[in-house]
Amino acid sequence: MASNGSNWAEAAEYLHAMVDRFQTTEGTEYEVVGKVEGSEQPSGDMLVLDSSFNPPTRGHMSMIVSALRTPTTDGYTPNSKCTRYSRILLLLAVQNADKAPQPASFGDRLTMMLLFAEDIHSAARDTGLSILPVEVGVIKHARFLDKAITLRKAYPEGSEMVFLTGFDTLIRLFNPKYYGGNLAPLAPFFEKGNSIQCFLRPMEGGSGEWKREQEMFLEEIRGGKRERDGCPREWGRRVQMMVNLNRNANGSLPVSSTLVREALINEDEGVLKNMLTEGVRKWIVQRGLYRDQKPL
Ligand SMILES: Nc1ncnc2c1ncn2[C@@H]1O[C@H](COP(=O)(O)OP(=O)(O)OP(=O)(O)O)[C@@H](O)[C@H]1O
Ligand SMILES: NC(=O)c1ccc[n+]([C@@H]2O[C@H](COP(=O)(O)O)[C@@H](O)[C@H]2O)c1
Repeated sequence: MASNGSNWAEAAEYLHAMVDRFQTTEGTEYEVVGKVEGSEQPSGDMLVLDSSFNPPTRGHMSMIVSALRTPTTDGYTPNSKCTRYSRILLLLAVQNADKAPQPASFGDRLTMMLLFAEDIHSAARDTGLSILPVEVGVIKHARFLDKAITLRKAYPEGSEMVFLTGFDTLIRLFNPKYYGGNLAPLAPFFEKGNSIQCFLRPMEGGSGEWKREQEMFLEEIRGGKRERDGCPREWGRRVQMMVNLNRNANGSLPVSSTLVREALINEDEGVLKNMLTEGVRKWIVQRGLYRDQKPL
């Protein structure tokens, strides 16, 4: 992939046209639009970060690094030579379950995702983790259920797909309104080798007990309290609660794409350095992204 500014600008144009074509091509639900090569692993699971990448932040980065460093359920701790995962997928949903399309173009967002992939490699180098291949893909589906079914067709059987989410997204995954009022249609997601690693995250309007409250959500599923909504307790075993390793005193980075967009409007350079990885930050500055937007 291109390494200087003008080449990246060309890449953004190209990616923009590619997404336009993808969105209007019937029958194609998922496409890989770029890849940053890494050391190929013969086999392993796939780590999927699904996001609107608007823009990618250090919050997203710390989710990936935390997941790569987390011991597996059998107690095996990944090290620099070996990991549970064979690849990372950064997945841009061109259709969101709730939000209307946001300011930065898909071309700019995909370029930021490729730069972010390179930033993942830098972080892995700094922390002694494996340099895994990072793919950048686009998908037409908004729900995890449909994303997982589509991705399953594109990637080999036998490996698990681990979706990274924040708590705000976990509660939406388990909201019956997305499935016609009952969670039963979500069964293929949990029965087909997919799982969730959910990161605790302070939420607006939450109490001081937010960490405990978020952990309780999963405990209720595991205790069978959501079975009346069509959610068997066994699904709770496919969800793991995570804490960002790179955390502040609150237990989670107070980082979100919304806060980054606000900091850009306010030209708050210090905040931006804390919330953005280097490659992404430079691209945003070079393109003047988000500066003229009204706060969302
Ligand atoms: N700092 C964070 N801690 C925990 N989870 C996070 C964090 N940042 C993002 N996520 C999670 O990563 C996934 C993709 O992020 P998303 O694109 O929605 O970012 P966001 O910062 O929530 O965006 P926005 O502010 O535009 O709503 C979501 O499941 C979200 O909950
Ligand atoms: N039921 C679901 O599977 C469900 C519900 C809400 C959001 N999502 C997805 O989660 C991802 C993150 O969502 P936000 O960007 O709205 O935080 C998006 O791709 C969104 O479409 C999935």
